[in-house]
Amino acid sequence: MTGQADSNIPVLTLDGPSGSGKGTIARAVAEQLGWHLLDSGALYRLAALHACRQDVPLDDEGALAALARDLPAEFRQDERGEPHILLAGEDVTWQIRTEQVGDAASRVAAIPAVREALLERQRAFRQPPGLVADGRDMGTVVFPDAPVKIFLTASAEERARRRYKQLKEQGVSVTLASLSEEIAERDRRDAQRSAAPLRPSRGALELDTTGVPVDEVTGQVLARVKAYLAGEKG
Ligand SMILES: Nc1ncnc2c1ncn2[C@@H]1O[C@H](COP(=O)(O)OP(=O)(O)OP(=O)(O)O)[C@@H](O)[C@H]1O
Ligand SMILES: Nc1ccn([C@H]2C[C@H](O)[C@@H](COP(=O)(O)O)O2)c(=O)n1
Repeated sequence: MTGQADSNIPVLTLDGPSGSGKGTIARAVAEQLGWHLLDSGALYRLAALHACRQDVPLDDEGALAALARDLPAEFRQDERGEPHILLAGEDVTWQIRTEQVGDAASRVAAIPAVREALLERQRAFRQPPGLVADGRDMGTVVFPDAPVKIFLTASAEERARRRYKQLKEQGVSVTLASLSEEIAERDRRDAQRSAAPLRPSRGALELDTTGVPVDEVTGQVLARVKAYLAGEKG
């Protein structure tokens, strides 16, 4: 696949901090548009889980980069359209969603050689008819030429409450206070690292989703993409 061919395929980038709703909105928008979906955080989570399982220390940069380069990851959909994430053939769709794996992923993601090792794998998701890419550096580093870029935010309190509710529904026992601290720590690490720190890309539309229902956020994002597509046709 050449860079030139890639640039003709539209990409919507959705970046933002943890719990801002990127994954939820990315899935809904990709489904409505019939576009591909890149959950880039899942790649960092898979790298972290793989490292833990292989007893690779989270500060061994060379070993982590090698592991990321050869990550045995697969993204599949079952017959009902449900996404499944596999690591070395094992379905780890749920295992990678724990707060522990999220924290390890954030540490692994701060290593420049790991980010470099995952770059082309992420760009290969850019396939016709289009791609919705969710992460922290989709607009700044991975797809800087994306025609539609959104940066989702929500207040720290609301993001912690959303995650608390989500974990409670899954039967995971946590306190709102510990969760708020973990999220704040992860935000700090993701935003302050030197490699591809979390920040809005130039030209990104910033949407504060605090108190805004999912359907409304989805509608606002879809409207932005449709306006772009209409402009392309006209
Ligand atoms: N606008 C919204 N209003 C209320 N709840 C929301 C909204 N958007 C997302 N949520 C809920 O918040 C939780 C976190 O959302 P989601 O996983 O999409 O966030 P995220 O930004 O992808 O987080 P992470 O980067 O940690 O994966 C989910 O339970 C989701 O249903
Ligand atoms: N493009 C990305 C995606 C994710 N990360 C890091 C930062 C997060 O703390 C961690 C897990 O991501 P999530 O699944 O919560 O979106 O991975 C990143 O640095 N760059």
